[in-house]
Amino acid sequence: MEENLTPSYIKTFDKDERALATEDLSVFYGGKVQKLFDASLQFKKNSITALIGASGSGKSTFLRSLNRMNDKVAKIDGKIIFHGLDVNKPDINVYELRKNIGMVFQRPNPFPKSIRENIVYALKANGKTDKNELDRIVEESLRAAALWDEVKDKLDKSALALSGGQQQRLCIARALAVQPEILLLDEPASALDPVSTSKLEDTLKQLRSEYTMIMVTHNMQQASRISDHTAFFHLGHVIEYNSTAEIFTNPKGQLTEDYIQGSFG
Ligand SMILES: Nc1ncnc2c1ncn2[C@@H]1O[C@H](COP(=O)(O)OP(=O)(O)OP(=O)(O)O)[C@@H](O)[C@H]1O
Repeated sequence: MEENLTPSYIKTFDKDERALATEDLSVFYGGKVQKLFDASLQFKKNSITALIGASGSGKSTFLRSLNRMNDKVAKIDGKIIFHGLDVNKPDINVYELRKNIGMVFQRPNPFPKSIRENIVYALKANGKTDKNELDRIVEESLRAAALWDEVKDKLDKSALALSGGQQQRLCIARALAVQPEILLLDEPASALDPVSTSKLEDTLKQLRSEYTMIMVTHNMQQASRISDHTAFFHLGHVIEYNSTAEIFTNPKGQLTEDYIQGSFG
């Protein structure tokens, strides 16, 4: 089958509406094998954007490049514009960048430490030692991640004793503790049961008022339930990017339509 990989529609936003944007982002694993082709996407502030597409279509490759997680395994060409700066430049401090653009992974990965320590670890490493301030951040982060009520009486117990869903919300709280502007989420609910997934989705919806989120998901229902915008990836190309309602009810490209209707992937 001859495939038309030309984008069918790519939504744009005014400069002051954008939290982050890529321009012609391309990723070459091992320096040579190209797996992402000229992705130019603008992400709207205080919104959830879902990245969808079949397995191997480049969603994680794109997501991980946004906060320079692919630096060691790939060559990344193109621009990543954050606050008017190209943060894909070599002289950017990636540790500072990751404070602003946090990441939550597919499998919950709390440190084998107490719930409290999971949250204050990075803050202490950054020189914050005031106990009252740390306590305040622990509470605020856990409240924002909708976990406070479930753990407030056992903050010094091991994080590993929490359920998978609670661990994932703890990972979100941990990411929020350093006050990022953007959260990248790589299939954050794929290891969770339906009840935990639903709680996690509620949490993400609540966080939208303060954060911009970009989320890889395989779950079409999840994308349509919680995201404002959706980008469809195919063979390393962004084929279509639009409001989630348009993508799901009125896709402009045939490939998008086929994918949404479940013909492949
Ligand atoms: N570290 C790596 N080194 C080499 N190739 C890689 C690496 N990571 C991903 N790839 C390749 O890049 C392509 C895109 O993979 P990627 O994980 O981005 O896809 P995806 O759309 O996120 O898939 P999935 O939904 O299965 O996670 C695949 O061919 C994959 O094998």
